[in-house]
Amino acid sequence: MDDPVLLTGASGHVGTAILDELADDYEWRCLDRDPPTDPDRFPGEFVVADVTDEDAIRDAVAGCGAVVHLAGDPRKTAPWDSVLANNIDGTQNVLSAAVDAGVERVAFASSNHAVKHYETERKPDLYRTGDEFRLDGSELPRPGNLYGVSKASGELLGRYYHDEHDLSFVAVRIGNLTKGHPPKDYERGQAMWLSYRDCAHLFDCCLTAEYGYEIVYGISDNDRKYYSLENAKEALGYEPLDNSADWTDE
Ligand SMILES: NC(=O)C1=CN([C@@H]2O[C@H](COP(=O)(O)OP(=O)(O)OC[C@H]3O[C@@H](n4cnc5c(N)ncnc54)[C@H](O)[C@@H]3O)[C@@H](O)[C@H]2O)C=CC1
Ligand SMILES: O=C1O[C@H](COP(=O)(O)O)[C@@H](O)[C@H](O)[C@H]1O
Repeated sequence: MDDPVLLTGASGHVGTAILDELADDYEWRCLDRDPPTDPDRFPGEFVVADVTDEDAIRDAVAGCGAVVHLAGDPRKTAPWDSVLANNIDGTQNVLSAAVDAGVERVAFASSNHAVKHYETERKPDLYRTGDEFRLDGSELPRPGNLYGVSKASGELLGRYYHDEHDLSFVAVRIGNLTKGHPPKDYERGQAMWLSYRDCAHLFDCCLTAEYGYEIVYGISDNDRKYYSLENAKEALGYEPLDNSADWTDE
């Protein structure tokens, strides 16, 4: 990818994981609605803008070859007015501007909460090693909250912009990103742990692989898991290095 890559939500946890590993690998254009408190941490230009601001996003995306779209309200308790504006309107605005600017591909931060209700009738067994149940990305969403609804909506917006405008789009249903080690005393979190370096590698794959429309799961290669990594491996070449079992007693 020779053209600049727009990274929305660059100041957050996922943005940090990506930039920690890939700062020098792309010409980044970082964007967040809040000015950075530590500007030296960011490579390239930093754009202060809200993803719901149509004009600002059109300017920000101009000349970019790809977008990694992370910006949004990440709270599983987020109220409808916030996810409607930040997550749904914001994502539509980013995708529309990307298509108009001729951007080739968008990687979108979706969430485990888009499919949370598959767990309802299977927990806690599915969090445990030996349980064979897997979600693989081909299943319909079953959101666990309005935040999950907004993430499923982002996946659907990507489907539309891919089918109608030929935009390459990948939705990464991110599990539980935590730095250093998986969460303790939280089986679900261990089953869907995503380490910082695997997160960066996965988004690197999203920026280099050839694909049309994909939904993949973003977790490390945990012994405990109920998300299949097959599509991330096959469609993107994802090769995770970490496993929550290396940190926990099962
Ligand atoms: N951290 C995790 O384990 C997971 C994260 N995700 C998704 O990944 C994305 C990033 O999550 P985190 O980095 O953890 O969240 P975060 O809250 O640390 O970062 C989000 C960033 O987006 C910015 N932002 C929020 N609304 C904005 C708007 N309207 N315009 C411009 N910037 C805006 C915030 O200022 C913040 O810097 C989110 O979309 C979240 O839903 C999904 C699943 C798990
Ligand atoms: O989508 C998200 O999921 C993670 C993990 O969810 P949790 O139910 O295990 O807390 C969450 O930490 C993050 O804030 C959210 O954006």
